[in-house]
Amino acid sequence: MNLTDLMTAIRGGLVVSCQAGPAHPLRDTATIRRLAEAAVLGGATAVRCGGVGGLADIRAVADAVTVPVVGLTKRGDSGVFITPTVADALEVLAAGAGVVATDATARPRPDGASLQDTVRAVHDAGGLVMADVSTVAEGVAAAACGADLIATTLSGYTSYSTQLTGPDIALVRELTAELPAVPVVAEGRYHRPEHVRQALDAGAAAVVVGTAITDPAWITSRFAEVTDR
Ligand SMILES: CC(=O)N[C@H](C=O)[C@@H](O)[C@H](O)[C@H](O)COP(=O)(O)O
Repeated sequence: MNLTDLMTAIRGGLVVSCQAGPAHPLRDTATIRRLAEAAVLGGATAVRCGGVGGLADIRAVADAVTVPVVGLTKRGDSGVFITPTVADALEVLAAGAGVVATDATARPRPDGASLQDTVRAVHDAGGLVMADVSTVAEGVAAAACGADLIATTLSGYTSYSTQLTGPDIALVRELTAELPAVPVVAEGRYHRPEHVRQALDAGAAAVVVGTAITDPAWITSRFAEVTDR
């Protein structure tokens, strides 16, 4: 997939992250595939998937939808855990994703490769890279390494980044100002349609929403918390 085609498909649109954690009742590849199909029916311009469901989820979703697929694997939940190695990135592509999401912080990667090595390997294999960052400096560095898109995914998930309960729209604004030529994707804690609109108005090329669309346990808890029980 090339960046022009990807941006034609997703610019200004919603990307739905279809993932479920290891102990979640929806942690089942066939269920994730149906979630992705439902998201596309509702207007998702792309699907982000994989995570703990790994390559099986990516394969199932890529077979089921015609929109672009952003794939990732997860190894653990601390340090560099989103598609951390070059081998992981190439497996994500081989599973059917056109875009590989990978941790693009400056922290050491488990295979000792640099982000630049990882980007080059994905490009050589015909894929694109979505760089998951937590700060402006990481986004600028990732763009310099050749990442195709910069996503705010890790804001609040590194010890040194801004810790917010809601989305980090300021980071979207700062990244788009620093990197006018690189698509910036807003991601992380977008829980309301107004947040999505605010991110697009702040310059985001697209917005990823996960939990608020695909986790009925989380959605239920939002209703339950205003009840008397
Ligand atoms: C930090 C991390 O591991 N983020 C993951 C990245 O793929 C997913 O667990 C998130 O659900 C995704 O980023 C979408 O965010 P939210 O579910 O908040 O809309």
